[in-house]
Amino acid sequence: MLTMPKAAAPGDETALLSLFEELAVEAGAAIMRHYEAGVAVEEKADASPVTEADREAEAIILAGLARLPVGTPCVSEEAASGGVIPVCGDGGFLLVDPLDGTREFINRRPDFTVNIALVRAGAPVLGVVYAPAQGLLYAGHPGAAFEARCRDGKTLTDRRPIRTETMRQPPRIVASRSHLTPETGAFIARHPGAETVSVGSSLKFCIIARGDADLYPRFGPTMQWDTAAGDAILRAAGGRTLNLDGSPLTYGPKGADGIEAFASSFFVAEGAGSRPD
Ligand SMILES: Nc1ncnc2c1ncn2[C@@H]1O[C@H](COP(=O)(O)O)[C@@H](OP(=O)(O)O)[C@H]1O
Ligand SMILES: [Mg+2]
Repeated sequence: MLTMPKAAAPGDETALLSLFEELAVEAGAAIMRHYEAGVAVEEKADASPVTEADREAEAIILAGLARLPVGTPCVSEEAASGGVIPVCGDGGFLLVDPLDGTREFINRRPDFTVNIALVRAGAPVLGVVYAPAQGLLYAGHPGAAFEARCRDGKTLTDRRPIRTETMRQPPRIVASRSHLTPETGAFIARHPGAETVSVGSSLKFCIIARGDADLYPRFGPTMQWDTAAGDAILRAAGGRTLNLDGSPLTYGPKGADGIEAFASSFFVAEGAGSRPD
């Protein structure tokens, strides 16, 4: 059983981040039980896959976050898909994707993650991404990002700071494994000689954050809970995530009704250094 941090009010960033880490590890352990036992795949209304692992992981995270002394609105993938979306005012809100890279999980590839983020004033300021099948956790708060190992599914060890690298030429590009689009192919083609790696889930942000890649072009749909935690870690490590007009990607409900209010526009995430074009 994981112990809870002593205090975790939204203003207490260190305690909040350690709560995110503990809940992500606990959710990851539940996901791994399903990964090892095998799990039935169902289809959501939008035809995307969902499993008992998604639901159990989300229940663990939401129960933990509900113990926060001051209630902060929380938008999480499976609840939102079922129509449960809180009002997100000016005081910040949480974004949770209990199992990002569900297609990788189903196909028994280890690049799937648990994601918990805090958004303030439209920017992702705290984030934890945990890849339980890789035993790797990433965390970030303004000014510092970390990678830690989790070998036993319970305990975090070997915590080390991570930073983005200055953009290499040609750049190293990470792109979606399961959701590539012609526009992504065209972006890659504009960088002759670039080494391209296909990776599922929010790990793409973390690979840039730890300096092992330079660019993540996303010319295909995502939801804000897919990206907020990884984006927070990337920004904390010195990178940025930009809309195609060069402005920072922002978070929070946008214009539409229901779940579509949390759809993201296309973006390019990048490490430190100048943009190649
Ligand atoms: N047509 C679509 N509309 C909205 N989001 C989509 C989508 N196709 C894929 N995604 C999002 O892309 C995520 C996977 O990204 P990647 O391809 O980088 O692994 C999915 O997360 P889930 O696996 O949590 O459902 C899903 O939210
Ligand atoms: Mg997702």
